[in-house]
Amino acid sequence: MNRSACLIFNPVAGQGDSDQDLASIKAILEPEIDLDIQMTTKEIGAEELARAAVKRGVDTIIASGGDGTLSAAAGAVVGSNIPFGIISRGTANAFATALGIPDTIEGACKVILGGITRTVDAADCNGSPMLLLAGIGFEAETVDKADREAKDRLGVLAYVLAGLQELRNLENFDVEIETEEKVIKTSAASVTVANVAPPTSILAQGPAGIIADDGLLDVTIVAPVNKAAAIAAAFHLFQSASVGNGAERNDIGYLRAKQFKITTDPVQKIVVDGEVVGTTPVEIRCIPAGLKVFVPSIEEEEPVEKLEGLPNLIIEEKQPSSD
Ligand SMILES: Nc1ncnc2c1ncn2[C@@H]1O[C@H](COP(=O)(O)OP(=O)(O)OP(=O)(O)O)[C@@H](O)[C@H]1O
Repeated sequence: MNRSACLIFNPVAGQGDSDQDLASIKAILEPEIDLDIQMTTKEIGAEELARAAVKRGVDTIIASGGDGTLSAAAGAVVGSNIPFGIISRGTANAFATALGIPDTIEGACKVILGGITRTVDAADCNGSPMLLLAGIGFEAETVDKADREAKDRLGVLAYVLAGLQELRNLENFDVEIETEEKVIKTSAASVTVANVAPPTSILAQGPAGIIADDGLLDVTIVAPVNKAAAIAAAFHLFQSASVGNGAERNDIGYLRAKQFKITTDPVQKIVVDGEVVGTTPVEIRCIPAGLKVFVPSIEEEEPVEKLEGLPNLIIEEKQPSSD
Protein backbone atom coordinates (compact mmCIF):
# COMPACT_ATOMS: atom_id res chain seq x y z
CA MET A 1 0.00 0.00 0.00
CA ASN A 2 1.18 3.52 -0.84
CA ARG A 3 2.20 5.98 1.88
CA SER A 4 0.10 9.15 2.05
CA ALA A 5 1.01 12.77 2.78
CA CYS A 6 -0.39 16.27 2.83
CA LEU A 7 1.80 18.47 0.58
CA ILE A 8 1.65 22.16 1.47
CA PHE A 9 2.90 24.11 -1.55
CA ASN A 10 3.64 27.84 -1.83
CA PRO A 11 3.08 28.74 -5.51
CA VAL A 12 4.92 32.07 -5.29
CA ALA A 13 8.09 31.01 -3.41
CA GLY A 14 11.53 31.44 -4.96
CA GLN A 15 12.46 32.37 -8.49
CA GLY A 16 11.55 29.15 -10.33
CA ASP A 17 8.52 28.09 -12.38
CA SER A 18 6.18 26.80 -9.68
CA ASP A 19 3.94 24.81 -12.10
CA GLN A 20 7.04 22.99 -13.30
CA ASP A 21 8.23 22.51 -9.69
CA LEU A 22 4.90 20.99 -8.65
CA ALA A 23 4.87 18.72 -11.70
CA SER A 24 8.39 17.48 -10.81
CA ILE A 25 7.42 16.82 -7.19
CA LYS A 26 4.33 14.87 -8.28
CA ALA A 27 6.30 12.88 -10.85
CA ILE A 28 8.84 11.78 -8.22
CA LEU A 29 6.61 11.28 -5.18
CA GLU A 30 3.26 10.12 -6.50
CA PRO A 31 4.33 6.63 -7.58
CA GLU A 32 4.96 5.91 -3.88
CA ILE A 33 3.04 8.50 -1.90
CA ASP A 34 -0.62 9.56 -2.32
CA LEU A 35 -0.49 13.35 -2.14
CA ASP A 36 -3.21 15.62 -0.82
CA ILE A 37 -1.97 18.94 -2.29
CA GLN A 38 -2.86 22.14 -0.43
CA MET A 39 -1.80 25.48 -1.96
CA THR A 40 -0.96 28.42 0.28
CA THR A 41 -2.63 31.73 -0.56
CA LYS A 42 -2.04 35.26 0.67
CA GLU A 43 -4.89 34.71 3.13
CA ILE A 44 -4.38 31.05 4.09
CA GLY A 45 -0.78 30.38 5.00
CA ALA A 46 1.29 27.24 5.54
CA GLU A 47 0.74 27.26 9.31
CA GLU A 48 -3.06 27.16 8.98
CA LEU A 49 -2.91 24.41 6.36
CA ALA A 50 -0.47 22.34 8.45
CA ARG A 51 -2.58 22.80 11.59
CA ALA A 52 -5.62 21.48 9.72
CA ALA A 53 -3.59 18.52 8.41
CA VAL A 54 -2.42 17.67 11.94
CA LYS A 55 -6.06 17.80 13.09
CA ARG A 56 -7.10 15.45 10.27
CA GLY A 57 -4.41 13.05 11.50
CA VAL A 58 -2.46 12.71 8.24
CA ASP A 59 0.46 10.24 8.07
CA THR A 60 3.06 12.74 6.86
CA ILE A 61 3.24 16.48 6.20
CA ILE A 62 5.50 17.82 3.44
CA ALA A 63 6.06 21.55 2.93
CA SER A 64 7.47 23.13 -0.20
CA GLY A 65 8.40 26.79 -0.44
CA GLY A 66 10.90 29.24 0.99
CA ASP A 67 12.08 29.25 4.61
CA GLY A 68 8.97 31.23 5.59
CA THR A 69 6.65 28.49 4.36
CA LEU A 70 8.76 25.65 5.80
CA SER A 71 9.06 27.27 9.18
CA ALA A 72 5.35 28.13 9.40
CA ALA A 73 4.31 24.59 8.46
CA ALA A 74 6.89 22.99 10.75
CA GLY A 75 5.69 25.17 13.63
CA ALA A 76 2.23 23.65 13.36
CA VAL A 77 3.68 20.13 13.19
CA VAL A 78 5.88 20.55 16.32
CA GLY A 79 4.80 18.21 19.11
CA SER A 80 2.50 16.15 16.85
CA ASN A 81 4.97 13.30 16.15
CA ILE A 82 3.90 13.43 12.45
CA PRO A 83 7.01 13.13 10.24
CA PHE A 84 7.78 16.31 8.33
CA GLY A 85 9.32 16.55 4.85
CA ILE A 86 11.04 19.60 3.38
CA ILE A 87 11.25 20.59 -0.30
CA SER A 88 13.03 23.96 -0.45
CA ARG A 89 12.25 26.36 -3.28
CA GLY A 90 13.22 29.68 -1.68
CA THR A 91 16.06 32.15 -1.92
CA ALA A 92 18.28 31.26 1.03
CA ASN A 93 17.04 27.73 1.88
CA ALA A 94 18.61 27.92 5.33
CA PHE A 95 16.26 25.31 6.75
CA ALA A 96 17.41 22.59 4.35
CA THR A 97 21.09 23.56 4.57
CA ALA A 98 21.03 23.49 8.38
CA LEU A 99 19.62 19.96 8.42
CA GLY A 100 21.79 18.64 5.57
CA ILE A 101 18.81 18.23 3.23
CA PRO A 102 19.43 18.84 -0.49
CA ASP A 103 17.89 22.05 -1.86
CA THR A 104 17.08 20.53 -5.25
CA ILE A 105 13.58 19.16 -5.81
CA GLU A 106 14.89 15.77 -6.87
CA GLY A 107 17.30 15.46 -3.92
CA ALA A 108 14.71 16.59 -1.38
CA CYS A 109 12.07 14.20 -2.74
CA LYS A 110 14.55 11.31 -2.59
CA VAL A 111 15.15 12.09 1.10
CA ILE A 112 11.39 11.90 1.76
CA LEU A 113 11.10 8.65 -0.21
CA GLY A 114 14.06 7.27 1.79
CA GLY A 115 11.89 7.51 4.92
CA ILE A 116 14.71 8.12 7.43
CA THR A 117 13.67 10.57 10.17
CA ARG A 118 15.60 12.42 12.84
CA THR A 119 14.11 14.13 15.89
CA VAL A 120 15.36 17.69 16.37
CA ASP A 121 14.62 20.47 18.84
CA ALA A 122 12.23 23.27 18.00
CA ALA A 123 11.72 26.57 19.81
CA ASP A 124 9.07 29.07 20.76
CA CYS A 125 9.72 32.76 20.16
CA ASN A 126 7.20 35.12 21.77
CA GLY A 127 4.51 32.45 21.36
CA SER A 128 5.31 31.70 17.70
CA PRO A 129 7.24 28.75 16.33
CA MET A 130 10.96 29.01 15.61
CA LEU A 131 12.94 26.23 14.01
CA LEU A 132 16.22 27.85 13.04
CA LEU A 133 17.15 31.15 14.60
CA ALA A 134 16.13 34.60 15.71
CA GLY A 135 18.29 37.57 14.72
CA ILE A 136 18.10 40.82 16.65
CA GLY A 137 19.61 44.00 15.22
CA PHE A 138 21.90 43.78 12.19
CA GLU A 139 20.45 40.61 10.62
CA ALA A 140 16.83 41.73 11.07
CA GLU A 141 17.60 45.06 9.40
CA THR A 142 19.34 43.22 6.54
CA VAL A 143 16.45 40.82 5.95
CA ASP A 144 14.01 43.73 6.12
CA LYS A 145 15.95 45.57 3.39
CA ALA A 146 16.10 42.56 1.02
CA ASP A 147 12.57 42.93 -0.32
CA ARG A 148 10.61 40.61 -2.65
CA GLU A 149 11.58 42.62 -5.74
CA ALA A 150 15.31 42.49 -4.88
CA LYS A 151 15.17 38.75 -4.11
CA ASP A 152 13.37 38.05 -7.42
CA ARG A 153 15.97 40.07 -9.31
CA LEU A 154 19.16 39.06 -7.47
CA GLY A 155 18.42 35.88 -5.51
CA VAL A 156 20.68 35.38 -2.49
CA LEU A 157 22.86 38.34 -3.57
CA ALA A 158 19.98 40.58 -2.43
CA TYR A 159 20.89 39.66 1.18
CA VAL A 160 24.59 40.36 0.62
CA LEU A 161 23.87 43.79 -0.85
CA ALA A 162 21.38 44.61 1.90
CA GLY A 163 24.03 43.59 4.47
CA LEU A 164 26.63 45.89 2.92
CA GLN A 165 24.10 48.71 2.88
CA GLU A 166 23.20 48.03 6.51
CA LEU A 167 26.88 48.16 7.49
CA ARG A 168 26.72 51.92 6.83
CA ASN A 169 24.06 52.28 9.53
CA LEU A 170 25.89 50.01 12.00
CA GLU A 171 25.19 51.07 15.55
CA ASN A 172 25.47 49.16 18.83
CA PHE A 173 22.48 48.95 21.16
CA ASP A 174 22.25 48.10 24.87
CA VAL A 175 21.12 44.55 25.50
CA GLU A 176 20.10 42.53 28.55
CA ILE A 177 20.07 38.75 28.19
CA GLU A 178 18.46 36.71 30.95
CA THR A 179 18.80 32.93 31.27
CA GLU A 180 17.60 30.66 34.08
CA GLU A 181 20.99 31.19 35.75
CA LYS A 182 22.17 34.72 34.97
CA VAL A 183 21.55 38.17 33.56
CA ILE A 184 24.10 39.56 31.09
CA LYS A 185 24.20 43.24 30.20
CA THR A 186 26.34 44.53 27.36
CA SER A 187 26.12 46.41 24.09
CA ALA A 188 25.94 44.74 20.67
CA ALA A 189 25.22 45.29 17.00
CA SER A 190 23.79 41.81 16.60
CA VAL A 191 22.36 39.16 18.93
CA THR A 192 21.42 35.81 17.39
CA VAL A 193 19.61 32.98 19.17
CA ALA A 194 19.99 29.71 17.27
CA ASN A 195 18.28 26.35 17.62
CA VAL A 196 19.76 25.10 14.34
CA ALA A 197 21.84 27.28 12.00
CA PRO A 198 23.28 26.77 8.53
CA PRO A 199 26.95 27.77 8.09
CA THR A 200 25.76 30.73 5.99
CA SER A 201 24.21 32.29 9.11
CA ILE A 202 27.58 33.70 10.10
CA LEU A 203 26.24 35.82 12.95
CA ALA A 204 25.00 32.66 14.72
CA GLN A 205 28.38 30.91 14.65
CA GLY A 206 29.95 32.06 17.94
CA PRO A 207 30.15 28.56 19.45
CA ALA A 208 30.65 26.84 16.03
CA GLY A 209 28.76 23.58 15.74
CA ILE A 210 25.25 24.26 16.95
CA ILE A 211 23.67 21.00 18.05
CA ALA A 212 20.16 20.39 16.74
CA ASP A 213 19.09 17.90 19.39
CA ASP A 214 20.74 18.98 22.66
CA GLY A 215 17.67 20.65 24.19
CA LEU A 216 19.54 23.98 24.24
CA LEU A 217 19.73 27.24 22.30
CA ASP A 218 22.94 29.13 21.44
CA VAL A 219 23.26 32.89 21.66
CA THR A 220 25.97 34.74 19.73
CA ILE A 221 26.61 38.40 20.61
CA VAL A 222 28.62 40.53 18.17
CA ALA A 223 29.70 43.95 19.41
CA PRO A 224 32.16 45.58 16.99
CA VAL A 225 33.44 49.08 17.75
CA ASN A 226 33.29 50.23 14.11
CA LYS A 227 32.66 49.06 10.53
CA ALA A 228 36.16 47.64 10.07
CA ALA A 229 35.79 45.62 13.28
CA ALA A 230 32.37 44.42 12.10
CA ILE A 231 33.86 43.07 8.88
CA ALA A 232 36.77 41.49 10.79
CA ALA A 233 34.34 39.92 13.30
CA ALA A 234 32.18 38.47 10.51
CA PHE A 235 35.27 37.07 8.80
CA HIS A 236 36.53 35.59 12.07
CA LEU A 237 33.14 33.91 12.71
CA PHE A 238 33.16 32.48 9.20
CA GLN A 239 36.73 31.21 9.51
CA SER A 240 36.55 29.81 13.03
CA ALA A 241 33.21 28.09 12.36
CA SER A 242 34.50 26.50 9.17
CA VAL A 243 37.23 24.74 11.17
CA GLY A 244 34.86 23.98 14.05
CA ASN A 245 36.32 26.36 16.65
CA GLY A 246 34.46 28.80 18.88
CA ALA A 247 35.07 32.52 18.23
CA GLU A 248 37.97 34.10 20.12
CA ARG A 249 37.68 37.86 19.51
CA ASN A 250 36.82 40.16 22.42
CA ASP A 251 33.93 41.66 20.48
CA ILE A 252 32.21 38.27 20.11
CA GLY A 253 30.53 36.40 22.96
CA TYR A 254 28.41 33.27 23.11
CA LEU A 255 26.52 31.14 25.59
CA ARG A 256 24.15 28.19 25.68
CA ALA A 257 20.91 27.82 27.69
CA LYS A 258 17.38 26.38 27.57
CA GLN A 259 15.72 29.78 27.33
CA PHE A 260 16.50 33.45 26.93
CA LYS A 261 14.66 36.68 27.68
CA ILE A 262 16.20 39.55 25.71
CA THR A 263 15.49 43.26 26.02
CA THR A 264 17.24 46.05 24.12
CA ASP A 265 17.53 49.81 24.26
CA PRO A 266 16.57 51.17 21.80
CA VAL A 267 13.99 48.61 20.60
CA GLN A 268 15.34 46.39 17.78
CA LYS A 269 13.67 44.46 14.95
CA ILE A 270 13.60 40.64 15.21
CA VAL A 271 13.84 38.24 12.29
CA VAL A 272 12.74 34.64 12.97
CA ASP A 273 13.54 31.94 10.41
CA GLY A 274 13.98 34.53 7.67
CA GLU A 275 10.88 36.65 8.30
CA VAL A 276 10.79 39.95 10.20
CA VAL A 277 8.22 39.27 12.93
CA GLY A 278 8.28 42.24 15.29
CA THR A 279 10.53 44.00 17.77
CA THR A 280 12.22 43.38 21.12
CA PRO A 281 11.65 42.39 23.92
CA VAL A 282 11.69 38.70 23.08
CA GLU A 283 11.42 35.44 25.02
CA ILE A 284 12.72 32.30 23.33
CA ARG A 285 12.57 28.80 24.79
CA CYS A 286 13.77 25.49 23.41
CA ILE A 287 11.21 22.72 22.80
CA PRO A 288 13.40 19.59 23.09
CA ALA A 289 12.77 16.89 20.47
CA GLY A 290 9.86 18.89 19.04
CA LEU A 291 10.08 17.87 15.39
CA LYS A 292 10.54 14.60 13.50
CA VAL A 293 12.00 15.47 10.11
CA PHE A 294 13.02 13.41 7.06
CA VAL A 295 16.80 13.55 6.60
CA PRO A 296 19.30 11.95 4.23
CA SER A 297 21.07 8.78 5.21
CA ILE A 298 24.67 9.28 6.33
CA GLU A 299 25.96 7.84 3.06
CA GLU A 300 24.11 10.50 1.05
CA GLU A 301 25.28 13.26 3.38
CA GLU A 302 29.00 12.51 3.13
CA PRO A 303 30.12 11.35 -0.28
CA VAL A 304 33.52 9.66 -0.02
CA GLU A 305 34.29 9.88 -3.71
CA LYS A 306 33.91 12.60 -6.30
CA LEU A 307 35.66 12.16 -9.62
CA GLU A 308 33.26 13.58 -12.19
CA GLY A 309 34.48 16.75 -13.88
CA LEU A 310 38.18 15.74 -13.88
CA PRO A 311 39.86 16.21 -17.28
CA ASN A 312 40.16 13.18 -19.58
CA LEU A 313 38.49 11.03 -16.93
CA ILE A 314 38.28 7.28 -17.54
CA ILE A 315 37.08 4.95 -14.82
CA GLU A 316 37.64 1.22 -15.35
CA GLU A 317 35.77 -1.09 -13.02
CA LYS A 318 38.02 -4.05 -12.11
CA GLN A 319 36.77 -7.61 -11.84
CA PRO A 320 36.85 -8.80 -8.24
CA SER A 321 39.93 -11.04 -7.81
CA SER A 322 39.22 -14.74 -7.35
CA ASP A 323 41.48 -15.25 -4.29
N1 LIG B 1 -0.55 32.12 -3.17
C1 LIG B 1 0.16 33.12 -2.62
N2 LIG B 1 0.12 34.36 -3.16
C2 LIG B 1 0.85 35.38 -2.63
N3 LIG B 1 1.64 35.25 -1.53
C3 LIG B 1 1.71 34.05 -0.95
C4 LIG B 1 0.99 32.92 -1.46
N4 LIG B 1 1.27 31.85 -0.68
C5 LIG B 1 2.12 32.29 0.28
N5 LIG B 1 2.39 33.60 0.13
C6 LIG B 1 3.32 34.41 0.93
O1 LIG B 1 4.64 33.90 0.74
C7 LIG B 1 5.44 34.26 1.87
C8 LIG B 1 6.35 33.11 2.27
O2 LIG B 1 7.25 32.94 1.23
P1 LIG B 1 8.44 31.91 1.40
O3 LIG B 1 9.31 32.29 2.54
O4 LIG B 1 7.90 30.55 1.39
O5 LIG B 1 9.17 32.09 0.03
P2 LIG B 1 10.30 33.12 -0.41
O6 LIG B 1 9.98 34.47 0.16
O7 LIG B 1 10.46 33.01 -1.88
O8 LIG B 1 11.54 32.48 0.25
P3 LIG B 1 12.80 33.22 0.82
O9 LIG B 1 12.33 33.75 2.17
O10 LIG B 1 13.82 32.15 0.92
O11 LIG B 1 13.10 34.29 -0.16
C9 LIG B 1 4.46 34.60 2.99
O12 LIG B 1 4.59 35.99 3.24
C10 LIG B 1 3.10 34.27 2.41
O13 LIG B 1 2.10 35.17 2.84
